[in-house]
Amino acid sequence: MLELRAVAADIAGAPVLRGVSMHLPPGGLVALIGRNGAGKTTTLRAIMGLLPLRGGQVLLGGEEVTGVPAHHRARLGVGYAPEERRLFGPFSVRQNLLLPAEVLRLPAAETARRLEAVFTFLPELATLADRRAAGLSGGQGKMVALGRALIVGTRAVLLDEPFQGLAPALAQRYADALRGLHAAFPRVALLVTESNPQLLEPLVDTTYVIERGEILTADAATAA
Ligand SMILES: Nc1ncnc2c1ncn2[C@@H]1O[C@H](COP(=O)(O)OP(=O)(O)OP(=O)(O)O)[C@@H](O)[C@H]1O
Repeated sequence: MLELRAVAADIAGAPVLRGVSMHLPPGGLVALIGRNGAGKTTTLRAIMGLLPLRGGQVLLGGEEVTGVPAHHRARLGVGYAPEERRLFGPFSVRQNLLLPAEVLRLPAAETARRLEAVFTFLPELATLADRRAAGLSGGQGKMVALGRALIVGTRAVLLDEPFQGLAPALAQRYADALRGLHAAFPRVALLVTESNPQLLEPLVDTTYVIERGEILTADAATAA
């Protein structure tokens, strides 16, 4: 579904990604583990087309999208929840969820169908739908960011350190949601970054470890 081939990228003239290759199968749950500064966020930004590559390719569904500008990648069905959630405080939870659908000008019926699927998967969002985003707790905000990524991410969803700062009970709820994602959205490939491997190991099919912009290991737990 999503593939990176020897992706290389620089930031401010310094190499940050040095030949990153990864593969996310449809419906797969893949972890990208690495310390702070290892290159996890940059890898996700490279997939979203948010920084220029020095080399390598990004493929979606077997087609190269390396040259596709960022604002068109979401249209290809890739949802992204950055580490800092970027919700619009004065807007309601529903408006925040619908924002990417509006930007992409999805047909109203399709938008309603996707919103319903997200509410079924994350019922707490239906309960919070009319609340202003500014009044949410950190954990609730993370759930909204996950739901928003799922509205556009019909093929792949990228979550950047979603467990960061979550209290244990909320982290457990979030992990349960990720565990149930495959049943609710069977075709969606999920890529989750994390600095603590223990949080994700029980959930994922494949774990990639990144260090200084290089993939050290790709350990497939159950997948071939
Ligand atoms: N705007 C920037 N200017 C200069 N260097 C940057 C910039 N953004 C990232 N870097 C460097 O790129 C490297 C990778 O950063 P990245 O944010 O991808 O790491 P990360 O694994 O996501 O870490 P974290 O968990 O801290 O977000 C780091 O060494 C960082 O210092």
